[in-house]
Amino acid sequence: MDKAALRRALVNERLQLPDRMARAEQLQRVLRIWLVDKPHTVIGAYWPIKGEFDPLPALHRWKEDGELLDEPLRRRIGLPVVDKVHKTLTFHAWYPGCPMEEDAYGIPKPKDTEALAPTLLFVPCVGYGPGGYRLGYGGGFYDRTLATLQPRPATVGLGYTAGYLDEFEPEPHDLPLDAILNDNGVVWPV
Ligand SMILES: Nc1nc2c(c(=O)[nH]1)N(C=O)[C@@H](CNc1ccc(C(=O)N[C@@H](CCC(=O)O)C(=O)O)cc1)CN2
Ligand SMILES: Nc1ncnc2c1ncn2[C@@H]1O[C@H](COP(=O)(O)OP(=O)(O)OP(=O)(O)O)[C@@H](O)[C@H]1O
Repeated sequence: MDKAALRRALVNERLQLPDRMARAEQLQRVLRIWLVDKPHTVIGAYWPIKGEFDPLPALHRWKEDGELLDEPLRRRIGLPVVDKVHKTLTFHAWYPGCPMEEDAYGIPKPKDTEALAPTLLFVPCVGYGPGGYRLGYGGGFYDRTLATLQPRPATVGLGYTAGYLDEFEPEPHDLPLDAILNDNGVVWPV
């Protein structure tokens, strides 16, 4: 199967997962537990599309759990904004109820909020394979963004068990994720 057909098949399978809600709750739990004791204060996430797991409820709780921390440790969540010229992503502050506007691909982005520099990115996976390699929608946005960010943020892929591809072959520009979480727990590093 070529990459485009593989993407379509995985997105369709995800949209039709009969137990997607139960799996999403499992992954929310995995995410919350994984975040305990992590030192990050600014996390980049994403606004879910096409049946992607929604990381925002768990991240909002993470933010609230840090509300009593002193100012320098105040927790922030950023969402991607597409830079159409460079085909890269920047991250802008988001909070529940934040005014949104339409970005590229019809994805909502925060309206007029400040740019943030996340030290951790949660990256949505259409598919993922051994070694921390990820299949996205084919825009190359994450690879291109990570190739330019200094210092490079930690990257954690999120996906459902159904997205696991045993025989996924990365391309030379693909950078492996530092970790992958799915509804069964931490699946990379093994
Ligand atoms: N929720 C979410 N937000 C995100 C991303 C993502 O993967 N998920 N991105 C991660 O980069 C960036 C946007 N990149 C995207 C690139 C392509 C398509 C897309 O749907 N492309 C084709 C389908 C491609 C195919 O199936 O072969 C389309 O327009 O239908 C969507 C988002 C930033 N925001
Ligand atoms: N670091 C990079 N510099 C320049 N171009 C790149 C880089 N990384 C990827 N690309 C380009 O982007 C194209 C798409 O890459 P790929 O198929 O890996 O996307 P993806 O990871 O599935 O998508 P996305 O990150 O947007 O979800 C590649 O064909 C490549 O030409």
